Amino acid sequence: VSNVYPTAPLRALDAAHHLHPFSDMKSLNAEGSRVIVRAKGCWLEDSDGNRILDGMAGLWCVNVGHGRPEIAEAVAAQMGELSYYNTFFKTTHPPVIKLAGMLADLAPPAFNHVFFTGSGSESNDTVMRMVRTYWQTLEKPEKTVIIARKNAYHGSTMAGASLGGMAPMHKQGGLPIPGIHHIAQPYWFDEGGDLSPAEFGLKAAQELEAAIDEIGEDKVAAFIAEPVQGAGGVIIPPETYWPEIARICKEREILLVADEVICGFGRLGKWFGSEHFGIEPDLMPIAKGLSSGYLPIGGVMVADRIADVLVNATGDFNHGFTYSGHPVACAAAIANLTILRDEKIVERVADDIGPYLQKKWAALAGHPLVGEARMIGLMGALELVPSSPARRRFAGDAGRAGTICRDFSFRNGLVMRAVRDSMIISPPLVITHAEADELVRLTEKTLDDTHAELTRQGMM
Ligand SMILES: Cc1ncc(COP(=O)(O)O)c(CNc2cccc(C(=O)O)c2)c1O
Repeated sequence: VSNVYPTAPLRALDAAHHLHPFSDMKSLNAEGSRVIVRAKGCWLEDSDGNRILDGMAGLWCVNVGHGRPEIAEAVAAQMGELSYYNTFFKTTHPPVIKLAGMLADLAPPAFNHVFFTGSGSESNDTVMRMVRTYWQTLEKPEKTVIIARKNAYHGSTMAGASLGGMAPMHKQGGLPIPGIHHIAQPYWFDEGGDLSPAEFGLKAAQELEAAIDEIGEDKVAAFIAEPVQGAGGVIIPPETYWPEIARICKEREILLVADEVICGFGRLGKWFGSEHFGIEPDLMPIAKGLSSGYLPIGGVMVADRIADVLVNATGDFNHGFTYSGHPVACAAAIANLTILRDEKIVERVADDIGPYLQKKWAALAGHPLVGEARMIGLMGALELVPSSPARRRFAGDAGRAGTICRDFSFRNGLVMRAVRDSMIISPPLVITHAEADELVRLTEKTLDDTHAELTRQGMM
């Protein structure tokens, strides 16, 4: 018999003692948090027994679906053999060695080394110190500036949040830290104006060239970007964007960092999102789908031309974490990657379930509330507008429609993420055709409920 979790007392204790991430605690405590008690495949169950379709795979991370026993068994076995030892001071252990080898096999040929961390934020902090150390080793210590994008998300540590381009985060804590410069994001729906997507893609990319010239190539260390911005709202760049970025990085002596924390491990139908766009990065921060969220683990994939310098010339790279390469987290990641590989889940996103859901998702553009429906691999967005198909936003505070829609979604038994007035999905990669149909049905119902409510409130 599974445990019984009484909602009210749990909510009260949560409100009394637990500070949640990215939350307005006063309003959360007034409303009461939703207690998720178990999950299997694509489905969550809360303490009231409601089954909820996890359209967000947790936080973009549960790629193999919830509750795979193979991962739990691998974790229990490792926990019983070596529950912790570190990889500092000339020690290592079998799980971290095996995982590093698996990642080298699965990554593009140029990537044969990985530095392990405990999260995506720590991976981007590592990236910042790695690229600066690389240039220092090459006697170019002036090359320290990192260029990133507005509305990007690279984590919540001082460096991660500073590399990210989210103003509400920068306002808290005096961010960004020095040495980071943000350029435009390739968000055609909001910022493309009268330009075609192709023209806008080039324009957004050429801001990188302008920034390098403004700062001085001898001061710029790297450019960091998500192949597709996730938390920023599934910003799928126009076709012309990445080839132009790649050209600029090749012509100018700066490193290219592709943040694969969301786009990696099958989210776009390839092992790494960079491969979908033909990008050849120098570094790839990873986390999330690496372990499908079963245990916290992240890392940085390092291309040979960087690794060669770090290994053979830098000497001590004075950086790392207690849990870098944690043996039990590595065991979870190994079991997770084995499932992804052996069940051909990545190929199925590219060839089967991705196209299947993309087609149904695109049809949602016919809804009066939807200004644009876009999806790549298994991450999609709907732009909510007052008069479809105009690219015009709701009057009043941005995000109100999105919040109303997100609440209806949960009430209808589907988790969608609201980013301002866009609705996001990023389901487990193992979602079946039937579950994809159900996801679309629940989305349509949610859009209808939202449309009725916004009309009632005079917002339509
Ligand atoms: C591209 C990218 N890079 C780095 C991070 C940071 O990873 P950690 O959280 O493990 O430190 C992320 C994380 N992305 C993330 C994390 C939490 C919430 C949401 C959301 O969309 O609500 C997105 C991310 O999406």
